[in-house]
Amino acid sequence: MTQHPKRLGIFGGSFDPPHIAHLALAKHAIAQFHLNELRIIPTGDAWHKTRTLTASPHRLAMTRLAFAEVPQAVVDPREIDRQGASYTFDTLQELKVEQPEADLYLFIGADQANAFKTWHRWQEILGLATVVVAQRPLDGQGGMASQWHNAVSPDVLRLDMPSLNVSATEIRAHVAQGTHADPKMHAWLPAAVQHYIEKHSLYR
Ligand SMILES: Nc1ncnc2c1ncn2[C@@H]1O[C@H](COP(=O)(O)OP(=O)(O)OP(=O)(O)O)[C@@H](O)[C@H]1O
Ligand SMILES: O=C(O)c1ccc[n+]([C@@H]2O[C@H](COP(=O)([O-])O)[C@@H](O)[C@H]2O)c1
Repeated sequence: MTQHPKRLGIFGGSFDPPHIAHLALAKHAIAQFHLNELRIIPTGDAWHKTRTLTASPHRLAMTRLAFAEVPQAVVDPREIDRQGASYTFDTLQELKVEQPEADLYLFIGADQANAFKTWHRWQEILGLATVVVAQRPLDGQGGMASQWHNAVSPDVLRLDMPSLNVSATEIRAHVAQGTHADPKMHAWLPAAVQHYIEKHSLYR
């Protein structure tokens, strides 16, 4: 009997905090690409962001809580543990060495697809993994969402999922304004993550 290669997904993010669109993306990725495993990789040092991220132990803890309900999701702290800027290229190269037989699928949102050509060694990333893009609402961070496809590479695939108008930026702003009891917060955040944010007084 022929063995099919393992299908290993990679989904990285600041996860500051992880929200329901991240969960939706993960679930659709697993279902649509028949993934055996999806590595959820919180960014260590986000060289591409001007904002200082929340301390990594908090983001890691929230990421673990958020994805606990997804059996194929494995939270992988390698970028937090690594010194220096978090480059996806390094992560993919490490995973390829660790699992040479696996087919790698990298999942990103449309905002990152639009910025993909600024990524460190982006052309080599296309050789290491199949890049799959999830749409984001046009009025949000995924502006120019339609441009990414041909702009990056014709090999880039699309993830079919409903476009969800939620962002960590908006969630942090809501908490900072003291509107964390807003019903929207329940819709945007997994309950365990919302409790964690309240318990540790994050984003005040
Ligand atoms: N609503 C969404 N729909 C589709 N993809 C999303 C959505 N929110 C985030 N993503 C994708 O998930 C990955 C991780 O995102 P990240 O943790 O930066 O969340 P974010 O909501 O974009 O955060 P921030 O507002 O702080 O920039 C990125 O590839 C991003 O494009
Ligand atoms: O490797 C890069 O140069 C690079 C540049 C921008 C973003 N990324 C990765 O893309 C993922 C999503 O980024 P973000 O900012 O939307 O959370 C996360 O894993 C980042 O480390 C990676």
